Amino acid sequence: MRGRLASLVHTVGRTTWSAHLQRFGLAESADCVHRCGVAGHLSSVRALHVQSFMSGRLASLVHAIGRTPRNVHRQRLRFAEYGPRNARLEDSAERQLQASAALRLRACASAPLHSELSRALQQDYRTQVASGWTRFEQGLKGRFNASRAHEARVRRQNLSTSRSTSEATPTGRAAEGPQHSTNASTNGASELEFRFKLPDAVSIRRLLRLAQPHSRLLAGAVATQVASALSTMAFPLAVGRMIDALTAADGLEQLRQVAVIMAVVFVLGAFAVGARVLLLNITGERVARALRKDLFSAMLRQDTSFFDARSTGELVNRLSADASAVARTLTDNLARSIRASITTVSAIGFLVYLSPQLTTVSLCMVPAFAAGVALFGRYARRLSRQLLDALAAANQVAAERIAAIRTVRLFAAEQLEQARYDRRIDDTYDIARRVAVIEGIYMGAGFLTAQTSLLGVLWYGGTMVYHGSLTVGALTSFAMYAVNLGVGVTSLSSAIGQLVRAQGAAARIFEVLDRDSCDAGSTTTSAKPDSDTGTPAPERPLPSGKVAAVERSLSARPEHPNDRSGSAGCRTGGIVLPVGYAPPAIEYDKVHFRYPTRPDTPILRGFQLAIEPGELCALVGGSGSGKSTLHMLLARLYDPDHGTIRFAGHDLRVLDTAWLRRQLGIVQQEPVLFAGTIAANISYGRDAQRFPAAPDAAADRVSALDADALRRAAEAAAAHEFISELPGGYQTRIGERGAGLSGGQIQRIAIARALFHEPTALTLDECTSALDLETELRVLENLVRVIRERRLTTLVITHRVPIMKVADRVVVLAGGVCAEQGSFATLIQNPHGVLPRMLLSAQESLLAGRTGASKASIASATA
Ligand SMILES: Nc1ncnc2c1ncn2[C@@H]1O[C@H](COP(=O)(O)OP(=O)(O)OP(=O)(O)O)[C@@H](O)[C@H]1O
Repeated sequence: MRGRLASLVHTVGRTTWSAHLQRFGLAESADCVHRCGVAGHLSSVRALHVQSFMSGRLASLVHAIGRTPRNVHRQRLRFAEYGPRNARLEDSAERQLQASAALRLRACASAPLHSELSRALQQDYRTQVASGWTRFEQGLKGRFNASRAHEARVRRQNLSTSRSTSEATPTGRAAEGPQHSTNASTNGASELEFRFKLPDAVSIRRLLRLAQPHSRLLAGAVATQVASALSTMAFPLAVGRMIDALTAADGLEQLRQVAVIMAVVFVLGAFAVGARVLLLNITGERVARALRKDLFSAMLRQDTSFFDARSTGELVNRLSADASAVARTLTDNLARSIRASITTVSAIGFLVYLSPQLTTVSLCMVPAFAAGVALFGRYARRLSRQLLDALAAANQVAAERIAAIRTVRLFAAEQLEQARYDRRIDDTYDIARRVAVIEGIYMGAGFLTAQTSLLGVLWYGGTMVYHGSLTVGALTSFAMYAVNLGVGVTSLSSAIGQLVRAQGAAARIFEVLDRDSCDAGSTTTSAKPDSDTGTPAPERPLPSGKVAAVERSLSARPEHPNDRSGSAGCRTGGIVLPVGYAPPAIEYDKVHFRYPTRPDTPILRGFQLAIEPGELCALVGGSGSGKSTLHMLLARLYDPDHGTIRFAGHDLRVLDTAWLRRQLGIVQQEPVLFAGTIAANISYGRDAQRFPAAPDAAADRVSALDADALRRAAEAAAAHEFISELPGGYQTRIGERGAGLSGGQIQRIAIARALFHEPTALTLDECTSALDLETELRVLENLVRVIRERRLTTLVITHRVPIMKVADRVVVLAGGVCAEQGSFATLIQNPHGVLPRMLLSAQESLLAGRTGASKASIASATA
């Protein structure tokens, strides 16, 4: 079985497969999997069926997601666990497949499974067919308890499924979620189907809904469009009348009357055209603005793992190109469609009015043309999606390389990067060329259809004129309306083509908009601050009843809370402690953690640590041991898989996350500064609370208000001196990511930024690694003074002996657990301890002159 799974993974060539399989425990379950039949439906839904395979330990079925036609060539198969994991499945499907797909699971009751488990499955399966999915899951849970660990996982999954089912139903998201249906075939082989409506099936109605808030403007634009189209459509009739007037007795009078009427119609038409253009442009810009704001807001709300899995370039592309494409569709294309529809319908009306017989002849080409439109629509939509993907990939390369231009130059990699970008752009061009070819064929075919139809009109109409059943004027009008009809149909089909193409862009936007926001920090219940006075918003504690309910719900957490199947990160509101609460204790209680993007690599395996209020704790450990991860977990950038982290005695998950983050003075390992003044950078975050409506102007106002606080924070971080020496002092502007400052200066500003907010706890992640020893000692001295004075509970991640020495306690992290802890003096004296070994090996590296010896280890060894 392992071999088969391995070959499956190999075939698909996707790490996700192995990740799913690993998570599912398949690789380890030598005794359990009996048969895995994989059959691709390569024609329509491309669903991959995993037919009836079982596991005593798995306690669930495995299913596979179908490939969609558009993704067949990429072999984008997905393999996911059955039922309870459908939220994750849906997520990966949304992100990866991005197309309409049907997902099927076939658990054949007749499959020759020889174990007790197979009978259990069949029984349960029948139960499911008879009484619904939920009971089936419960039945599975009850029966497959061979492995305790797995049973626990299944129970959580089931709870999360039932919860998400009950919670999600009223929302639009849920409407697009997996829908379960059961079919029982008469031959006893029951079949269960999941259907997924994936975001690329963005309906035209949903697109139009984006314009709903601007419906008055749009209605005005539509009205003026109708007026301008009608004014144009009056022209052929007038021409026919004028020609026939030439042979009438009162011909000159008729000619004059028609000319005057047409002049008035044209003037009105001109006004209508001007108003239409104005209204459409404004509507388009408003739609784009709203879309971008919503999209950016949705991005900011996403959980951290969302950004782990996506590139900046790709996301920025959605904000710019995709949003523009959708907005253009809703305005330009909509207007064109309306105009073309009016032209087409009224042209047909006039044609019928002039000669029903001739109309029949001229319309006989329409069915062929309609078929062409349908074919083109399908193909264009697929290509459009590919084009956008290719462009996003090219943008990603460009954005990343430009941001890291110094690194590119230092490695003399300009040519390499140029080649890389060229390749991406060439890919884009290849797809664009296919679009051009197909559009060319389409437009050419349209032209041929229109011209042939016109020729038929002239030939048949000429015959009618010859026999006296039609006047010359009527034939002229007819021919002009036939041309209008051709133009209308071509324009309509082209507008439809654009519309379906924009569906591709819309799918990428809705993917983010529809995705559950999972960052708890975005869901604070704090009231909005007063943007005029700058008074911070009062924070509202959560009612105790709600807290209890939240805490109860936490016991039913899913296996991996950072996935969308989890709900811990999505909870709204939370506890806010009253101002002036006692220094907080921080506690890690049996914390297990794996990154969502690497679910098979455990980082923490039951880490336990209690930091007393006001205690200074130094966290030490080898590179990659998970120190920064602990720091991120405390700030709830991720949630633990198992175990609890408490702040001031409260589980982080019941605290308001935005409030929690404001209590923590956080300095990251590689702090990021923004382009702007130093003052704005130090006071970053506070601006947002006080002046959310005008963040740029706010920076100056805040810095003027808090000049003292700025200075105090900078002094504590030993940054005041160098800031004062800069030409603009605190108002000196720095570039993106702190360009214009040294690494050590950036670190000191980051420390000042953490202290400026007067936190009650500090988490510092190697915050002095870029400083020389003298400056480091000065920063350390200041920091320790502040920590002691303010009784800040502090977790400082470090490799530096001076910091370990002043810390109340040193904690050594190894193998995902707390390997040892105690004062530096105690730990260093233990000849078998981990800490002395670590320091010794750092010293040996230094003495051996190993290239890997870091500045940190040098410092440690020499101190
Ligand atoms: N976003 C992420 N996705 C997946 N894996 C990650 C992610 N961030 C870190 N890791 C992995 O988690 C492990 C722990 O990383 P972490 O940054 O916590 O280590 P660390 O102890 O702080 O190391 P260092 O001292 O080198 O900074 C590493 O193996 C790393 O590769």
